[in-house]
Amino acid sequence: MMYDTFTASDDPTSFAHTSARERWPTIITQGIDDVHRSTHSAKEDETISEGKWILTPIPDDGESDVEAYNKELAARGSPKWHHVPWMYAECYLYRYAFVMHSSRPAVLELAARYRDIVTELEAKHTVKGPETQQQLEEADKVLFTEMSEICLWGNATDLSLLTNLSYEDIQKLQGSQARKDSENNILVNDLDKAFRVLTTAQEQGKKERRVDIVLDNAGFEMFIDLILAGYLIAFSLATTAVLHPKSIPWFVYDVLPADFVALLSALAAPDHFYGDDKPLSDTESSNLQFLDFWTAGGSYWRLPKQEPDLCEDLKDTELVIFKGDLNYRKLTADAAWTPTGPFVKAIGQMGPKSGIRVLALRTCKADVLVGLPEGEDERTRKLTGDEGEARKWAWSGKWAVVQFTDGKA
Ligand SMILES: O=P(O)(O)OC[C@H]1O[C@](O)(CO)[C@@H](O)[C@@H]1O
Repeated sequence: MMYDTFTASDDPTSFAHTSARERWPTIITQGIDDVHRSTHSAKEDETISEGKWILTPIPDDGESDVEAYNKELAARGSPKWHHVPWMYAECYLYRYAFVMHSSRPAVLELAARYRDIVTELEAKHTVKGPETQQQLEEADKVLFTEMSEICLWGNATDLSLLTNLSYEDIQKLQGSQARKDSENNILVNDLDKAFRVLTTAQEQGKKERRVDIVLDNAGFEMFIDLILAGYLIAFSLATTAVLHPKSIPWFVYDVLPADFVALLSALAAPDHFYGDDKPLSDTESSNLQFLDFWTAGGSYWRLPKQEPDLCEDLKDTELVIFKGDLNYRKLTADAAWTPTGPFVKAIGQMGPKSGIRVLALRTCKADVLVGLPEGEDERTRKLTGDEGEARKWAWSGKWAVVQFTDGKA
């Protein structure tokens, strides 16, 4: 298949293997359990048998992407789970789960707990300090870094990795002290480069300056993503933010368009996101675009061929921010790259001369990794006691990479 990297889940040292053997059955079983408990009418045997799917064609649920999935599956020749690329198998899993209307955990309520982040943002507006232009720029950069890092670590707590999460757990993982402590865990940090392209466009007096965010999870993370979008507009680093949610439930609890409505009604005063003059409902400064491309079975290397309109559209934007682990896997084609290999190469069609600027905000929760400084993998292995072949430290969401490529340069 186009740009397959042939990383399947049959390597016992990979997280792909652990996922296929241990995590997927748990996720599916929990999904079945949810369906069973919520419908009551389902017969247990029938429900359990649904959990034993192998890769069979996805039933036609009237959606436009079924044909592409099934065509690709047919071309792979009725494969077993361990014999297809991990990425395809996992995308297929969630797409199939959508047919079954598996229930997703309702995590939106978490968002309401994080108003203090908005308060923090408002406080920054009033902080006295910078006197010279240079100090002002430095202060702006610090704020941009802080906002982006909050956004990055918002992705660390993955409900597909951690179950029974309490508010206290999340505070510990995502609170501001935790974020400061975690700065050393960002192994590559290109935020200054991303800041530079945004301020350059601003200095050039460009009227339309768009930033796109390819979203990841709902709940806390989406709340933080909206704050980032609002901050970029409020501080004139962008004039428009385009947000890309998924069109089907995906990787447990990725953002769906309906999540926005639910989140906004969960907040007492949604205008606080953007300040009174830039309300969230201002569709001129922020809007949603959802496309099947984000939930297709392949990598983003397929973008120019598979979704040429989207590809062209992304060239019109100053910066495309990709949130989270799966987006990173898709950017890098989920290949077994050398960890010190260049990010610009690993993102293939979105790399040099693509016309697209990519910023990946990724907490590491899978095998693929690129762009590490020489010796960093070894150092982190030592630090975390990873003695075996597997790079287990990169599976936990405790380490991160922030990587940028300027495809317009
Ligand atoms: O929500 P995120 O950050 O994209 O995480 C999804 C990732 O979680 C996993 O399901 C487990 O780490 C990966 O297979 C997948 O890439």
